[in-house]
Amino acid sequence: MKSKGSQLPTDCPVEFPKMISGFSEEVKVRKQVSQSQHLDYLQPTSPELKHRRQRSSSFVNGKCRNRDISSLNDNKNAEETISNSNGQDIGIRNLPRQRELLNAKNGIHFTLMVAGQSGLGKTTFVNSLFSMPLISSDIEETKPIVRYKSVIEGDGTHLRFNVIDTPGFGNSMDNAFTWRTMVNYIDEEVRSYIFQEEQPDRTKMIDNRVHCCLYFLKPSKKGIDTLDIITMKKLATRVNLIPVIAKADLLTKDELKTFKMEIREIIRVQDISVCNFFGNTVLNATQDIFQKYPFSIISSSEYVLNEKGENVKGRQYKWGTVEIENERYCDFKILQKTLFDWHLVDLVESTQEYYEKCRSEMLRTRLLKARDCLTTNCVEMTEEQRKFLQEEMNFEDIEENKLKNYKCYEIINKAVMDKVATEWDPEFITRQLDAKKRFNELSNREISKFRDWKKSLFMEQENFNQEIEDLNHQLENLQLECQDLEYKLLIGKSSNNNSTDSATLVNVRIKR
Ligand SMILES: Nc1nc2c(ncn2[C@@H]2O[C@H](COP(=O)(O)OP(=O)(O)OP(=O)(O)O)[C@@H](O)[C@H]2O)c(=O)[nH]1
Repeated sequence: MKSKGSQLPTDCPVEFPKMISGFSEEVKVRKQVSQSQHLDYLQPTSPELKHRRQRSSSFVNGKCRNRDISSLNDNKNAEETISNSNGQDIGIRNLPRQRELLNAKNGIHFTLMVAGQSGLGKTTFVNSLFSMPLISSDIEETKPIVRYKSVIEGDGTHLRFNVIDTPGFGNSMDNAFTWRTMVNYIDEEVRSYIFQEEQPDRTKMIDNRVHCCLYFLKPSKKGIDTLDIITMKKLATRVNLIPVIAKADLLTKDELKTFKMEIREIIRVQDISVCNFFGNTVLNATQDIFQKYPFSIISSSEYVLNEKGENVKGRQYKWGTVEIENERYCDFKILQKTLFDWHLVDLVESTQEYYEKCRSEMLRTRLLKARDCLTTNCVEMTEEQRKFLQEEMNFEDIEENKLKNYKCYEIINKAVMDKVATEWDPEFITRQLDAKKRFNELSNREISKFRDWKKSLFMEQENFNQEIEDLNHQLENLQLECQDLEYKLLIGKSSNNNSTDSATLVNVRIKR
């Protein structure tokens, strides 16, 4: 899948280097007047749920927004709120409505990541959401992460909707660290936002923080793959994770029921948190997510004729049709409502709380890094900066430093933190450990080879020495034999000549 690879408008005052290569961005700013069939909300049951759902719905429900605006603009209504002359009612009860109006005016920014193994229908699902193709499926995509931007308008209010697609996930031969691409993307966007906030002009900040991740699970009767469990575990700590069963039409009703229970059990045992950021405060209002997950979905961007002869979004089979928005077949409609009607604000606001935690953690890390680099010299700094860190900063109680901390943040900037993130990257660490292990194995092998070689050399040398000694012996024996022969020869000559040369005999004897 499927991107033209066009770049996001770089209207941010500062260009931040991307730490992870291989991201591609597809910008499709589109306008869609939201269709009424998306906005006919289910009636909420509990009052709290009702209130939250109203809050969310005001961002996408144009009708609701218009009614509120007219009431706010109506001076009569405004007067009514302060009509109580003894000062008991000063109109505070209108604050939630004012807040709603403000949100409706500014719109809302929502980023959804669709993750899961390749071919499970992520693209089709996103394109089914709004009755319009947000993701083009005809362009071949080789990047592991693609971002699509769109603006969805409904009666004046608008939703800036980003989709992060992860095409080809799980297709590699070695999937040990495939999850890292998604996790790094999420972390990088949070980090980028923290550093953008430190810029003087914050009006043009680009916010691509991910608010929610739909994790697509293979419809199967054999539980969940290890790759999915590991990836969900990693994602759940960084983003509101919602597991979904993809292509639910491939399972029978009973199989689907059993599979859902199995997934819930695996998720419980593996301690994977669904919508982790919701916390206790919104739990009551978001019970539907916790009761319903994993949502079973069937996706299709095609229209078919149903039993009643109506034109509906669905899939056509030889045996009949499946309406994807019919709750008899799957949870597509409920998931759509959960995301856009009921919990849009919860998803966005809970991510903001997580962001604040990340931000304070990051600032703390930068201060500690500044302290460490005084001893390790791992960061380049001027003499003046070094002197400042040594003399002015109190690293024992960082709160004491107050605004002086900003000087540290200046030294430990984004480039330094990107490097730190790379060094802390689990794949980097594992590969580093692997490389060290392989190096040790190789050097051990070479050392033992060298030892064997030395030993065999010594043995050879001993053999040679022995051979030399043997040859010396042989030589000596031969010499003796030669002398014997010479002696015998002389004796033989003297007996033949009868004239023994006594002097020669004496000489020979002396030689022996
Ligand atoms: N039976 C069935 N098929 C589906 C469903 N959703 C999508 N498909 C089909 O599955 C195939 C793959 O769909 P995609 O949407 O491209 O899958 P993807 O997850 O985006 O795939 P990658 O981009 O490779 O990650 C297409 O032929 C779709 O028509 C579904 O709910 N049921």
